[in-house]
Amino acid sequence: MSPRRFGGGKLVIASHNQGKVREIGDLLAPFGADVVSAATLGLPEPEETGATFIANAELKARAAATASGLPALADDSGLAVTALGGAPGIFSARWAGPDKDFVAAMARIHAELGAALDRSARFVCVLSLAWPDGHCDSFEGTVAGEIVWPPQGDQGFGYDPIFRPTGGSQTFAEIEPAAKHAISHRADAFRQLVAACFSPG
Ligand SMILES: O=c1nc[nH]c2c1ncn2[C@H]1C[C@H](O)[C@@H](COP(=O)(O)OP(=O)(O)OP(=O)(O)O)O1
Ligand SMILES: [Mg+2]
Repeated sequence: MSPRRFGGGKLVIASHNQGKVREIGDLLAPFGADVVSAATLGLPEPEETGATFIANAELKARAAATASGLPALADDSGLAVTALGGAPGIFSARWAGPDKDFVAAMARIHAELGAALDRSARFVCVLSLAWPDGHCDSFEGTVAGEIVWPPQGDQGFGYDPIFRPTGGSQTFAEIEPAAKHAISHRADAFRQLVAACFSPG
């Protein structure tokens, strides 16, 4: 099925993560969408029962579109560390626990890596745009980099303080939001979403 275009009007950001809502808002700003967050609408946070980023992104987008009667954009993302077999991956939020303790989650990655020589990792982001009738289009973006220790920087969110993109000298938490948007997994997925669903014609 070909992608469905978003022609304007209200769009639900189907995420309960303030860091993501801020970044998706920045990325959407040039497109004149009338954005409303799932939290503002009081939408429940669905249980992420999928086995893949795409399954969880589609589940979150569809739940919000059905509940609101509006198109809804969800993001499922995470950090995949090569030497940990891709962990935490889809469990990235769950490693931080109910208190969203990313200091502890970053320390767990550091501890599990131990002296491993391979420090490579990638961030993955799937963006799914769902409609109340169930139609859904999904796009996956990635950015490669490596795990550094100790955590550095206070911008961004989540695992940003321990992720340094390939070719860069600073972590995602040390660079300005605009610099992160130039290269991030979320921006990569967003460029694909825009090309398929937001561009005219
Ligand atoms: O750019 C990022 N910079 C740092 N960390 C990141 C990033 N992108 C995802 N991450 C990590 C943290 C996040 O908590 C988890 C996603 O888990 P994920 O289930 O997709 O999101 P979530 O539970 O935080 O919010 P929600 O599901 O309501 O959108 O991966
Ligand atoms: Mg989640």
